[in-house]
Amino acid sequence: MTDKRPTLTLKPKAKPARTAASQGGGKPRPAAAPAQAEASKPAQATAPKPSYRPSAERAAARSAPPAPRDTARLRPSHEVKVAPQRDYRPDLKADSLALSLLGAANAVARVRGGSALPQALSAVFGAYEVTPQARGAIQDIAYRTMRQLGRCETLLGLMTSKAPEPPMLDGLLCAALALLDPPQGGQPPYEAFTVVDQAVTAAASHPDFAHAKAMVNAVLRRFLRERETLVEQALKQPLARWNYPQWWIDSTRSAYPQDWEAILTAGNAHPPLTLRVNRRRLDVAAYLEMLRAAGFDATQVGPSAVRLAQAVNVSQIPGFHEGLVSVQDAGAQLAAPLLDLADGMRVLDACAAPGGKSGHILETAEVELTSVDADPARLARVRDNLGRLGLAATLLAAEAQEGGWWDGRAFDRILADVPCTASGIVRRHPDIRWLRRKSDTLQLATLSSKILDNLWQMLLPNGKLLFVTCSLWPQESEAQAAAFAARHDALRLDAPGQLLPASGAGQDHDGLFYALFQKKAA
Ligand SMILES: C[S@@+](CC[C@H](N)C(=O)[O-])C[C@H]1O[C@@H](n2cnc3c(N)ncnc32)[C@H](O)[C@@H]1O
Repeated sequence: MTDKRPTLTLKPKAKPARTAASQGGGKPRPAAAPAQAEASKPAQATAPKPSYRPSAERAAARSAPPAPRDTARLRPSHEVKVAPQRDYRPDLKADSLALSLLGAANAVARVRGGSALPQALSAVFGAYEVTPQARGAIQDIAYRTMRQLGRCETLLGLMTSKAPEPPMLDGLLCAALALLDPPQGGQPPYEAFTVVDQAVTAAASHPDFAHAKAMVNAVLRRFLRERETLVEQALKQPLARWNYPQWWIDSTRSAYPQDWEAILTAGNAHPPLTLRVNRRRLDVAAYLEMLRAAGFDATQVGPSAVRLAQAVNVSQIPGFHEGLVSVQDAGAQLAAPLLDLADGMRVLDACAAPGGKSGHILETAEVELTSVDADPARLARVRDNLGRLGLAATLLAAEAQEGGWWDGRAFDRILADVPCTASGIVRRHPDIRWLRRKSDTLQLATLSSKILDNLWQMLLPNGKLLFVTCSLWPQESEAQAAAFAARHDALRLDAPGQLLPASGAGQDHDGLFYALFQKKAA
């Protein structure tokens, strides 16, 4: 989505088209429920973190006296670049849609700068010091925008001659368009003219783009007037049609010539909130009863998996804080059973954070578990998650492709849930498609083959290694598994292989890959 548009002016009108949407107005509808489940599992990519100035420093900068005129004279004005005030907290009402739009615009701009959306949102929440309700609204708008970014950018491209600058202004327009133009069949969460009015208020409140408030008004009103023509034109471009970068569409199509459209569509759906029942503490029937008593509608979708009919904040899930359940996709719940665990085994979870599968392993049998992850901050989440479940493992912050951390005692079972492009879990992490580059696939496949080779020497004869990715690309999954089996003369046992993402009454899970290997007896 590199934009090469030269200067920012409004393009001349397309053929005007009157639409029902242009007749809207009136009071705002309530904000959609926050996308809590979406934020519960962060992206695997460790994206570059944005840098901020501490708020005290920002305050000092705001109250600093203006630079003496002489200083300005020393440099021609075109060399003086004003640093964008991304963390500027405008004087907007805490519960206003304008503040939520601005927060979402900020998060979208950070993602475009390389940050993963959960981190971008944390930064925005910290900078704006928003209420929990506003957090929910910002998060909801930001996730909606990520799912429709290709379409919104294409529409903007049709209405302006250059990508709006600074990036937050572009983010604001995309966020507003995402609210005005929900996916097919979707109900707009706010009245159209409220969105326009609040987007203009948001623009006017920010020193970096207050000058563009008339442009924001003009673009959004034009969209409402000419929606039909603009959308029809936009949808001719695959970026707008599918909301993925072209390379992603091409890769999916070449790997799955029959299913690529269904796969791309599944990646744009809202993920369900699926729970794993801690069967050490209670069985699924008892938990379903507990949910019913608390007024929740839910269905069993796997041996330990329960899907809630409505997503809610984790703090509202009955038994969550007490460790009766964890949030985990139904497909991810296949790992622990495939490991064929028994009490007393030594087990390694080599890429463990945030600890979903570590928790499931410990719920399944009395094993001695070592959980390794390269990212110490993410490893802390394993400790927290196991703590909530009342379970414990040895936690090591280390690189799984290296051996320095290993005490030399071989393992009965190894889980290698390796870092990958995460192309199978885009419905939970709609930012991933915009953050990834095509070359990441090869780089990550190279790293995971090093990890697998290193772990194999740590496995006992007859021991089993389960290789897992949440990728859809064969280079990271089946091709990798086949090459590994050949390199090590490993037995390949029964496992699901590539699970394509599915959503529906019967099956509803992310896209994951499973290959199970056994080491031959010595
Ligand atoms: C797919 S996630 C693991 C999810 C986890 N198994 C679960 O179920 O919650 C991959 C993890 O690998 C970690 N990672 C990335 N590179 C690594 C490396 N070289 N060695 C060990 N862990 C690594 C990432 O920090 C990330 O937490």
